[in-house]
This record gives sequence, structure tokens and C-alpha cells, in this order.
Amino acid sequence: MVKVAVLGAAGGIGQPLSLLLKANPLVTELALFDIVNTPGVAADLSHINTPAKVTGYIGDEQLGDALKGAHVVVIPAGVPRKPGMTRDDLFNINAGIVKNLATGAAKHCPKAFVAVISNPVNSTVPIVAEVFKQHGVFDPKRIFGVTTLDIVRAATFVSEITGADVASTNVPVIGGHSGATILPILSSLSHSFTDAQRDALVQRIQYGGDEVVKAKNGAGSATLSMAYAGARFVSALLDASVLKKAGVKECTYIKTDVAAADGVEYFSTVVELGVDGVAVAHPLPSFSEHEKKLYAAAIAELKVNIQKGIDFVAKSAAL
Ligand SMILES: NC(=O)c1ccc[n+]([C@@H]2O[C@H](COP(=O)([O-])OP(=O)(O)OC[C@H]3O[C@@H](n4cnc5c(N)ncnc54)[C@H](O)[C@@H]3O)[C@@H](O)[C@H]2O)c1
Ligand SMILES: O=C(O)C[C@H](O)C(=O)O
Repeated sequence: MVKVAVLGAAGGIGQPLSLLLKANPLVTELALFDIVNTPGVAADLSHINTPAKVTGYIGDEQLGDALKGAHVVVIPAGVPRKPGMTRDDLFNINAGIVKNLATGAAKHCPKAFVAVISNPVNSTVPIVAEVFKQHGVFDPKRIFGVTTLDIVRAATFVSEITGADVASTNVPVIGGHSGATILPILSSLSHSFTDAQRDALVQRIQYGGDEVVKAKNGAGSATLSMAYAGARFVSALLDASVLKKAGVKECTYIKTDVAAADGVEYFSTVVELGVDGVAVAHPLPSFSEHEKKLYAAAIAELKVNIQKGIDFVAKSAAL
């Protein structure tokens, strides 16, 4: 039995993500949780002739049933940005939503892999971790911030410049998931970019989310490309943990000591996935002079974002 629970399943990301997960033959049960509309989404997806049995769960009282027995919990619940907003502007609403869902996961499926999509990821992942710690079930190998969209974008934008096949273009993107914390490692590629090309690419990868937010003009942020990226990440988790495939690697934001020397305990890095989640978190790559500056800027912002998530859980525990 491989049960995947999607929390926020009726939303802009949740629906196409659930569709892609329904198409994954490794998934045998798909639990769709939201505060609205999941019975309809579940009925619709349930007619697709793939193995997953699909069930809709609605409202807090059904959260436990949605989560019980889950192998993977994916969380795209929460509000998206509108033009002019930063991801951090979503904190006040999304922190509470993620904390509540994480509490459900800690109680009902403490061993599940938890893949957090809700923004601001730099802070929501520490929130999930702190909630799991409070319940005495925290395992840093099992909680992930989904930064796969940055990898997907980087491959697309880089291949547009290099002309290389996009499917075989792989650009590591480390750090976090917002603006200056997004750190593409262009120096790892064999192509040599001019400084102007490099600067334009870094800018586009760091602010790719804003490109979509502007184009959607108030109707939300990336949903379809995020669903694709989220499904790719879950598929990697299942390949490693269910099929026990070796060498499955994705960049993902985890609690790790790779950047601990610089004072951050959460960082997105290249991670080799295994049956228990994180098998190997790769150390920082060797940076170009330019990347050293980007890294310093990323660290400064990450520190603030991470602390904000930790403080939020501590404050609400003290109430
Ligand atoms: N990690 C990434 O790369 C990435 C990419 C795109 C979007 N996002 C983030 O994903 C989140 C969702 O974006 P979206 O476009 O799908 O938004 P959306 O508004 O279309 O959908 C969000 C869904 O969450 C549900 N929801 C709200 N409160 C809930 C709760 N307490 N429990 C369960 N469900 C709840 C809503 O009912 C809605 O169906 C946003 O925070 C957005 O910023 C992250
Ligand atoms: O930009 C956003 O707010 C959504 C998401 O984080 C993205 O990168 O597209």
C-alpha cells in the first residue's frame, strides 16, 4: 500500500498535482484533503483507469482519516501571492495553516515523508519541523521543502541560452526558495556564459515566480508548473523508497548541517534519496567568486526566514 495525502488538494496546485499523482502507477491510495470541494475533485479523478483509489476528505474533523497510513504527505495548502507581494507576505496566513496540518501529520502519520509546497517555504519547513519536535517525532530525513520548481525553471531558462537539450540540462539550485535565497550553481555547467548572460539567468531563476505572478495579474501564482515539479519530487521519493532505486537525487530544502558553519540549519542542497528519506545531503559545491557573493546574500535572508518559522511555533506553544 502506498498512500499519498495531498493537503490543499482542491486548489490551483492541488488539483493538477493530484491528477499527476493519480497517473503515477506506484500510488495505490490518494487522499485529497481541503477545506472545500474535495468530494468533487476526488469523484472526478476516481474515474481515471489507474490503480490509485481516490477519496476526498473535507474539514478539520476529517484530517486524521486523510492522513492515517500515509507514506507521503504533500502540502500545497495556503494562499498564493498577488503582484507586489513577497512570499514572506504570505507568512501571517500560511504559517497557521501549515502548523495545523503539520500537527495532524505528527499525530496521525509521524513516519510519513512530508513535502511542503506552501510558501514561504524557507519558514514553513522549520514550522513543520518544530511541530514534529513538539510531538517527539521529528526526523530530519523525512521533512522536505519542495524547491523542484526552481530546478525545473533553471533547466528551461539555461537551455534557452545554451541551446542544449532541455531534458538533459541539469542545473543545481541550492539555498532557499525566495528571491536572493535561490542560488543557481551555473559554474557547475560546462557552458561558459558571459557576465551579462550569467546575471540575466540568475535574475530570471531567482525571480521566475514573480514572472508568473505578474502574468496572472492577481489570479495567483504558478500552479501548473508547480504541480509538474511537485509530482516530480513525489515520484523521486517513491522511486527511492518504494522501488528502492539507487542514485535518485533532487535538490530539496531540509534541516541539515551543510551550511551550519555559516549559521543556518535549513538549506536546500543536492540530496540523494533512499528508503528512509534523505540518504546523503551533498556538501556545498565549490563556488565561483560571483556565487560566493550570492551565497552570502542567501544566508543573510535565510537566517531571518528560518528564525521566523521557529519563533512562530514557540510563540503559539507559549499561548
Ligand atoms: N514551493 C513552491 O515552489 C511553490 C510554487 C507555487 C506556489 N506555492 C505556494 O503554494 C500555495 C498554494 O498555492 P495555490 O496556487 O494552489 O493556491 P490556491 O489558493 O489555488 O489553493 C490553495 C488551497 O489550499 C486550501 N486551504 C486553505 N486553507 C487550508 C487548510 N487549513 N487546510 C487545507 N487546505 C486549505 C484552499 O481551500 C485552496 O483549495 C501558496 O502558498 C503558494 O505560494 C509554492
Ligand atoms: O512565486 C510564488 O509566489 C509561487 C512560487 O513560490 C513560485 O516560485 O512560483
